[in-house]
Amino acid sequence: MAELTKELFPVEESQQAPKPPPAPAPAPAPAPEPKGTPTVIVDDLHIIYRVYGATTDHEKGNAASALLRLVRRQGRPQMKEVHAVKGVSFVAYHGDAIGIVGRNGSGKSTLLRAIAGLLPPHKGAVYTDGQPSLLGVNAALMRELTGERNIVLGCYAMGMNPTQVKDKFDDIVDFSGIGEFVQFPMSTYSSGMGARLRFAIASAKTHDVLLIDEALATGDREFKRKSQERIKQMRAEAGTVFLVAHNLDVIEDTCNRVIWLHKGKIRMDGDPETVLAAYNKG
Ligand SMILES: Nc1ncnc2c1ncn2[C@@H]1O[C@H](COP(=O)(O)OP(=O)(O)OP(=O)(O)O)[C@@H](O)[C@H]1O
Repeated sequence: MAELTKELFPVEESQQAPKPPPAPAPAPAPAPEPKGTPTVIVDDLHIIYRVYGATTDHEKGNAASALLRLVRRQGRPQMKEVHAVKGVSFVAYHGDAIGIVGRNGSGKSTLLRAIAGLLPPHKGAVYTDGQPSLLGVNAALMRELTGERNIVLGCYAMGMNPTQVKDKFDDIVDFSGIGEFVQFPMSTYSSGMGARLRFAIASAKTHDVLLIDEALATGDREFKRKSQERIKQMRAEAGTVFLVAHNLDVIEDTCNRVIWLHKGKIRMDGDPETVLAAYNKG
């Protein structure tokens, strides 16, 4: 944004100052490739969580202070702020599959949730073209219902009509690989089975912006291969996919761009080979 402002409002040179001899032009910074229309613009985004009842920094949660509070019947009125995303800016385009890497707690899931519109920015903004879906149907699935019912529910939640649900049903069951478990309540599924079913339902529809948080890390090799194929297909259909995964192979095989988050800030943003090499070095 600053560059854009500079371009639009070049700094005026003083009229009186003698013109210095033309210096050799500095090597131009690599211009970002023109990539068509943006789908997501994240502009100086800050996300702050407020945790009520947390210990403050000077009250390190020791037994004595906890006991004193109990005896005095005091609650914990303190409020602590966790600044999870600190001034993140980038632009994503149609057809991008962007991997987000970073250590535990670096803000990856928070960033995805903010792009999905589930967390309000404390400062800055997120602009999206189309509807972003954080694995599409997460909120709609119910653990006590069978896989079958959840497929129908999830498809409706994504806006499909009954005919479309009927058309997609077998494909979703096949893709998820949960077999006869589709007739069992989701509460009986392993976390991997649940994640596979969620991915199968979410990816049954073409999304403008699909946000995937770790889902692919839980599947076996065959499922990973199938899901990577599906992500490629989504990219080809000009959607934008964001993928958070600790498994860097998945990101390397699937994404055309990687953003490395470190303590809530972007440390690097570029092609997977370069960013992952730097990330692996530390
Ligand atoms: N609901 C919440 N309330 C308060 N703090 C939170 C909440 N969710 C996340 N945080 C904090 O925000 C920071 C970023 O967390 P986030 O889950 O986004 O990181 P992450 O990179 O996805 O981590 P991981 O790789 O472990 O999944 C961490 O310090 C975390 O403790």
